[in-house]
Amino acid sequence: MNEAEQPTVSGRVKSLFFQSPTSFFKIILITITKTNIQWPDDEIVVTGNFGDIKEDETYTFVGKVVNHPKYGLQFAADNYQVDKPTSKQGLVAYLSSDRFPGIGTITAQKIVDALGVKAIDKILKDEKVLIPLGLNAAKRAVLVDNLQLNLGMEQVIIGLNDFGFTSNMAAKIYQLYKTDALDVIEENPYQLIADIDGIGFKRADAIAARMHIAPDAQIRLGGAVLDELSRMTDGEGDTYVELPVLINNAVGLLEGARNVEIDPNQVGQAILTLTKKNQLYVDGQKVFPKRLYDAEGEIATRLKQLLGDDTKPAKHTAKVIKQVEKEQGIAYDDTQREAIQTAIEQPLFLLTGGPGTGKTTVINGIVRAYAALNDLSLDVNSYHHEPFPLMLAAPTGRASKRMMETTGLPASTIHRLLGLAIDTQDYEPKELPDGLLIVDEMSMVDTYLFRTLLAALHPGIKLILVGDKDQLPSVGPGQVFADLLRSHTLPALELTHIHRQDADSSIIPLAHAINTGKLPADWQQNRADRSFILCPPEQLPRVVGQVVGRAAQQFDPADMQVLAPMYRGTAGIDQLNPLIQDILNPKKDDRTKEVDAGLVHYRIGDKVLQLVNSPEQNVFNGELGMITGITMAKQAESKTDELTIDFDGNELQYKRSDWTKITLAYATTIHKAQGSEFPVVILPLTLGARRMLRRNLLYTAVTRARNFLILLGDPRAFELAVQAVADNRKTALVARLTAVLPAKFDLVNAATGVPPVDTPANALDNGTKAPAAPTDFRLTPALVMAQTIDPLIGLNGLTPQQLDAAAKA
Ligand SMILES: Nc1ncnc2c1ncn2[C@@H]1O[C@H](COP(=O)(O)OP(=O)(O)OP(=O)(O)O)[C@@H](O)[C@H]1O
Repeated sequence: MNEAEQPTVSGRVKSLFFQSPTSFFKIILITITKTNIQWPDDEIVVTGNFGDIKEDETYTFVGKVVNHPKYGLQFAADNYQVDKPTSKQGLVAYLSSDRFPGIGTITAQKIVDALGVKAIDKILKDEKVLIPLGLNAAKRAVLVDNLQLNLGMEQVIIGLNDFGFTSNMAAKIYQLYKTDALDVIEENPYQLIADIDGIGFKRADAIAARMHIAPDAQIRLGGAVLDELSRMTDGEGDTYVELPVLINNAVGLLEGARNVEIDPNQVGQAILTLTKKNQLYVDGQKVFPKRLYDAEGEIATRLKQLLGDDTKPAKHTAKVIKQVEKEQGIAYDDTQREAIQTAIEQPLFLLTGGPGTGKTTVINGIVRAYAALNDLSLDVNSYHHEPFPLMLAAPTGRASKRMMETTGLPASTIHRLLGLAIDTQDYEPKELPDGLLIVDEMSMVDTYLFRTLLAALHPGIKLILVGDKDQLPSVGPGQVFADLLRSHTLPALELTHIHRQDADSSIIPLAHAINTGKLPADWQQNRADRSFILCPPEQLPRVVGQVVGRAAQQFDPADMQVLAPMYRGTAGIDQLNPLIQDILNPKKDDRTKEVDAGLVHYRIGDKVLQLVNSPEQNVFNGELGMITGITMAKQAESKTDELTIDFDGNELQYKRSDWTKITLAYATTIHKAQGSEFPVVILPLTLGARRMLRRNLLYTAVTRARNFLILLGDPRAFELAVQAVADNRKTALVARLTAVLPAKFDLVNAATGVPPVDTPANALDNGTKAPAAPTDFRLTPALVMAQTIDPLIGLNGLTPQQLDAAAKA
């Protein structure tokens, strides 16, 4: 072998020994046809990452001979290519093979006669070359699709590997651009940032550097601007970024990645170029991604259209509401009554309120009054041909299920209602029928989804948006619901009176107190439905484990949820999940079926969380499921390990490649729990999460607990959270609304003049007693749980014996 020559093996694939289910790694046996290495045999084992190797096909591998400790000498390939048939005869044989169903020898011969030995390259470059040959569309499609599958993919994957992408990333890039992948990258490697999840500026810039794109090239500066803008909007939740901040951050990114000095003016120029290309919109000092600027504008315009010019007072509203009260056996308070009345009279209405203030009660009232006034049946079965005109929807599957339970009417996710299959940034929804639409949990709806929802509405529809403005804003950009309320351009009311009167309930008053910025004096004392366990961060995982173990003796584990602010850290979700899994669903013995997915093991019975929207399977980001089956690769049709996951009766198969869509869910983030309630919530907080601790985060966490709330950790973390008011997101929706509509609506009830809940006095005073001092000390489930915890770690310094004595006293 010539020294400059790399070790190469060409040959036919005799058999495919192994292919990894999660990557492109394969082990194959080759019958050698040509090689420049010294090899005594006519067969050799080749290992490496290969796109789509087929038995009986010929390939050329470049790599080196290695000595595997167990399997001996083999050829480790770092590059390979498919050996295209080069002789006319070989090409005819190839094109008429089983790979191209429907193409026989005559057609193959015709193609080769016309296009020569370079036929495959020519077809891949431009499939139109087949048209003059008289092949029908079906045959052309068979040829092109299979050629791309067989040859195109491998060439592209090899090219992407050359750029240094891992096999998984290469597959992701190939999936999007197909055979154009290399061309796209060569034209503008920064395009990957916008298109491929997981590729940021630094990665794209490394490729650009290899392609000798200059540090101050406009596409490089533009790439940094778009990356920074998308991080701060789609990533952080703003809909625009201040110009100087954007320039400054982009310069930092550009200089950091290549160790060069960048002129901020040039970045300004790049922003201008992107504006001309319609990728950005600059309004004074505010820079928007164009799609967010447009979305906010469309929201304002559509709402103005929906609102129309004047209200339509319905004559009998008051009478009908009285009738509904009678039917429902309830007396609405003044604000609730006004809410139902306004909802009926206005085409558009916003309703906000904290837990237990009667939002669901009002939704029920609106539906019933609307049905009565419009002579509509509430029985779904009586609608055979026309669509059901009473539409209820929520952003998550769990929230829509809860809506269904509380109203007794069909409810769906917004995605399902709109028939959205992919995402909401550039997808056309189906048009909704006329009627009434009530959307609950509006605080979770982001700018994109709201724009898409509005675009689908029938112009005559009555739209009611319900939510709790004090909860965390949406994961996606914007703070739509809070902005709509803040704009005062739309009819709106806030419910402030707490109606939930469970004698022992102290969770709701705690939530309202948190909202006013002050923890009640007794917050660390044990109550019938909540307790606090003091413990230092390093002991927290162990204590959470003890609490979970104890609680599991009384509650169904499916009803218990640990919520935490972050994934990382001692008290983070990544740490807590395997720990709780080992308590609630341990590996009993060697026969316990278990599959590994990186650091996580999945077992039958595990609680899992869906991390992405999969509308085609009717499962959405934030939904909880349970693993009900594990099929090992050998038995599975897909030949990869599979999990069967039950999402509330919707049983789905998850192949290994789908496992990135789920994670263990014994502990989840507070963000992921939005829109859900749990009978028992365990909430550990430490100062380690200081960066995340905000009032709305604690408020959202606490309001997830229906019956029992167990707070634990460092009391300073809770105090810090209550005091830290979340920054408003930077959005322009209020400005866009007030530009087209007068700001004339107030949140306050006209009759009672109840002020919004901003003053601490208000919070505990609405007919709800302040929690009583523990004179009638009883052993409650929460307390029993707390008592079994190691006495040295807290319980306000009381030992279980002392607590027991107190209980008996
Ligand atoms: N006017 C009223 N008179 C008597 N009870 C009421 C009234 N309004 C609401 N309630 C009761 O108060 C409780 C809380 O009401 P509802 O569930 O409607 O509130 P919510 O705001 O939807 O609460 P959450 O957001 O916590 O689910 C319910 O038990 C409901 O029946």
